[in-house]
Formats: sequence, C-alpha cells, structure tokens
Amino acid sequence: SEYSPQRSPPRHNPRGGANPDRKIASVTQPTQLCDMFPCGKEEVDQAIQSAHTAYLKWSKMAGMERARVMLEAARIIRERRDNIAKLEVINNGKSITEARVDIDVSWQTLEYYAGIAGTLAGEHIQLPGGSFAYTRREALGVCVGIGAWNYPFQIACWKSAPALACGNAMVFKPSPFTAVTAVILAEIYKEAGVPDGLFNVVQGGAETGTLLCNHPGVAKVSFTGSVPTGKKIMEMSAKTVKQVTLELGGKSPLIIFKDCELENAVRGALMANFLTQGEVCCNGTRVYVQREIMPVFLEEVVKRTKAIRIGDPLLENTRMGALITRQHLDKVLGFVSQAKKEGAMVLCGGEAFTPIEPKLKGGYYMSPCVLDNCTDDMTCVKEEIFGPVMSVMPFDTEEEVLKRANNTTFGLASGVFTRDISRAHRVAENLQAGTCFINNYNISPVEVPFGGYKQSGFGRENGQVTIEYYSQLKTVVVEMGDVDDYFNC
Ligand SMILES: NC(=O)C1=CN([C@@H]2O[C@H](COP(=O)(O)OP(=O)(O)OC[C@H]3O[C@@H](n4cnc5c(N)ncnc54)[C@H](O)[C@@H]3O)[C@@H](O)[C@H]2O)C=CC1
Ligand SMILES: C[N+](C)(C)CCCC(=O)O
Repeated sequence: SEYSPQRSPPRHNPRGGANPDRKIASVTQPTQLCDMFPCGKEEVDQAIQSAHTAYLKWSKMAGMERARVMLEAARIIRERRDNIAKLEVINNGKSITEARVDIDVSWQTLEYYAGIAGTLAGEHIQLPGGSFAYTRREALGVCVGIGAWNYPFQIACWKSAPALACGNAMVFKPSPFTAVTAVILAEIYKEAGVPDGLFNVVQGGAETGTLLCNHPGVAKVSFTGSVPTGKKIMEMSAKTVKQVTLELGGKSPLIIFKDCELENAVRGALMANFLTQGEVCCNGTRVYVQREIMPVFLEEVVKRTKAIRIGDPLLENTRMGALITRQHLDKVLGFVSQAKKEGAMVLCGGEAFTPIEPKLKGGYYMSPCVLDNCTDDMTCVKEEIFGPVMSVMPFDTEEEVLKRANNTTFGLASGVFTRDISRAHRVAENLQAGTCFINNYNISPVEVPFGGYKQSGFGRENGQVTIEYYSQLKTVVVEMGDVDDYFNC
C-alpha cells in the first residue's frame, strides 16, 4: 500500500507499529500488510534514548560475544529467507529471484561483520624511557541509518551490521514507500539476543528524518538516497558535527570497446541497467559503445531487452516487476518523452505496460527501454532517471570516451568491457568513480568496499574499511618515568 501521512494520525510507537498479528508466511497477496505511523519528536527521542541505553551495554561486551549474537541473527535471516524475500517483493515490486539475492547478501553482511567484530584492536607504540602509547578502537554511540526504497532490507543490513559489530546502536528509518522489512530485521535482531533498543526502527518521511539528523544524541548518520536529500543531511549533521556517510545517486558510464567479448558486454549492459526495474544507484546508464561494433551491439541488446519478462514479481520466471509508485513511473516515462523531444530514438520499450493478469491491472509496470542517437548534452544522459532506461552513445577513441565519461558531477560507479588487459586497468585508473567493474557490472560482494566519488557521496559501505566509518580511535599515552620539571627549573 502507498504511504499516506495524512491517512493515519501519529501515535506513540517507536518501533514503527507493525501489526503484531501479521505472519510473514501467509503474505501472498499484494494487499495492505499493516498500518505504519510516522514517528514524531516524542517517538524519535524515545528511540534514541533506548538505543543509547542499549549501546552502553553492547559496547562493553567482547567483540566475540557481539559476533555470536550477530551470527544467530544471520542464521535466522537465512532460515526465513524465502518469506522475507516474498515480503520484500510486496514491499518494493522487484522480482522474487532478485529479492532472494538481496536477502542472501543481507545475511552474508551480518556474517562478514560478525567475523570482524572479534578482530577489532588498536596498536601499541613504544616511546623513549619505557613509556608507551596504545590506541583503542571504540564505538561512536547511537548511529542513525536512513534508507532508500530500492533495497529496503539489504540497506538496513549494510548499515546495521558494521554499526553493531563495532559496538554501536542504530536507529533506522526506512523509506516510507517500503516501511515493512526493516521492522522484520528489528524483530530478528531481538530474537537473536541483542539488548532491547539496540536496533530501533522509526517510521516516517522527511520530517522524521530531520528530527533524527538534528538530534544531539546521535553520533553519526549513514544515508542512502538522492543527492539533494544527501546535501540536506550533511547540512543538518554539521550543526552538531555528526559523522556522515552518504551513498547517493549516479549516472555511471559503461564503456564497451570493440575488442570486447560481445556476448558478455551485452549481458553486462542489461545487468547495468535493468536490475530492480532500473532503480539502482550504481547503474551504468550511459553506455558508450565503440563505433565499429555499434550496429551489432544494438541489435543484440534490443533483442534481449525485448525478451525480458515483465509481470507478476512473485512468479519465478519474471525478470522485471513494478516500479515503486505511480508518481515515479510517470517521472521515468516523462524522461523517455523528453529524450524523444531532444532527438533520441526509442529502439524498444519506454511505455507503460499492463500485464494480462487482471490482479496486476493498475500496477506500475513499464517496458525496459533502449535509447539510440543520444548525445552527452541530453537530459536522459545527464540526469539520474532511476528507471529501466539505457542511453547508448558511440565513441571513437579511449582518450575521448574517458573525457566524456568523467564529464559529470556524479561518480558512483563505472564499467569497462575489453579483452585488452592493459587498457582495462588504464581505464579503471582514469575513471572518476568509487567503483569500476571490468568485464561485468553490478556485482557487489560484502567483502568489497562500495561508495562514491564527487557528488555521489563519501564514506564506504561493505569491506573492512567500513569499520573505520563506524568507530573512532582513542590514543592512550602512558608515562613510565617522572614528569619533567619544566616550569620550575
Ligand atoms: N541513488 C539512490 O540510491 C537513490 C536515488 N533516489 C532518487 O531520488 C528520487 C526521489 O526518491 P526519494 O525516495 O524521495 O529519495 P530521498 O533521497 O528523498 O529519500 C531517501 C530517504 O531519505 C528520507 N528523507 C527525505 N528527505 C529527508 C530529509 N530532509 N531529512 C532526512 N531524511 C529525509 C526519506 O524518507 C527516505 O528514507 C528518486 O526518484 C530517485 O531518482 C531515490 C532512492 C535511492
Ligand atoms: C546490489 N546492487 C549492487 C545492485 C545495488 C546496491 C546499491 C543500491 O542501493 O542501489
């Protein structure tokens, strides 16, 4: 059901108000699941207060003890994977096969950071005269996670797993368009044995998010979403010097050289554009193809795009489900019309799609679109569309394409297809983006850091480095001799 802040008055409910009678296993129809209520100041204060109490306890536990609880949470997610995936499909509209991958990535994230929790350590530094210093890696306190609607459960895990591993508590606000599955995660953490309040969910939109970012009891905000909202989060966080991680939008380039393995490049272009109905921040939506192979590339890519099965996302053979809202569908279709006006040619798709099943009528489906005749100055090439729309452009030389690929304020990801190993690494070095995929696209195992350059954000998620973004270093200096009599000698 769509979020409507007017529909229900705010009520006291810091955990987000999921209906306690709900049973995940019985959810098979895309109907209303439960009521959620936006949290106001009182609920936000309570959530942060109880998270702080839990943090005091959790941060004193040994890393190995925290790891055991997190491994138990990972085990429960794995055990309930199919049910959570089904709920995520209803939450978001993506296909069930993709949702299962999201849930697998989620429990893997908990396992990975559980493994790191026991390894957190400082260093020992020798000083003259037997004196020494040591460093301690300490938690930050209460961290806030603010999520987007495209990977609701996975984002909650990408943020909470490293936060909890380091000894922090987290108050998480999911997008109001996908409010449900973060509450499931809270229930699972509780069942696994985290202290009460360690992972709290507050529901609501911009207003609730603002309360969280302005709250003096919060040490850090980790945000996934659009660039304009990211800028606001940073501004609000500056007032009390909160640490910030921003995972923002993108308009990533995918560069396909004529010496590529064409079959893989075509599959890669589809991976780069059509997962989760194209609603993916790191999508490679500017596809640069070397002129000599353009006709054959287009023929193949269009053939396969047309063959993508759109429809009921709960069916096993569906590969593209519904977009998030009517308003967002209209926005994406608007980008296609604008592209046509600016001279792009629609090779396939780009239209609202009505599946034949009566129960899917009124769903927010569209056919995936490939745009030809695109130039770098077109709106569809410059702006993040966040829908299944691929813009294809020819290029001639490596030097030229690098310049064009980097001519953007975004810098989340990039990709290159070539058989020339030197070229692949040279291009990766020269692309201004947080990730460069060579001969594949959109694979993000938890071991690998993920995050942006330029206005796509800063800080990283996943990988060992993320520990640094959820902890702080204390230096302890130990004198073994006498204090200098500097002032009275
Ligand atoms: N790059 C990415 O990962 C994403 C990009 N987008 C882009 O942004 C567009 C708008 O989608 P939205 O869901 O409205 O994105 P958004 O960036 O406004 O929202 C993301 C999250 O931030 C919260 N939020 C919104 N305003 C806030 C504020 N002032 N203070 C604190 N929290 C706030 C939202 O409730 C949500 O939880 C999409 O059409 C898409 O183009 C949306 C989601 C993810
Ligand atoms: C999982 N992956 C790599 C396809 C996308 C994750 C980033 C996002 O939140 O959009």
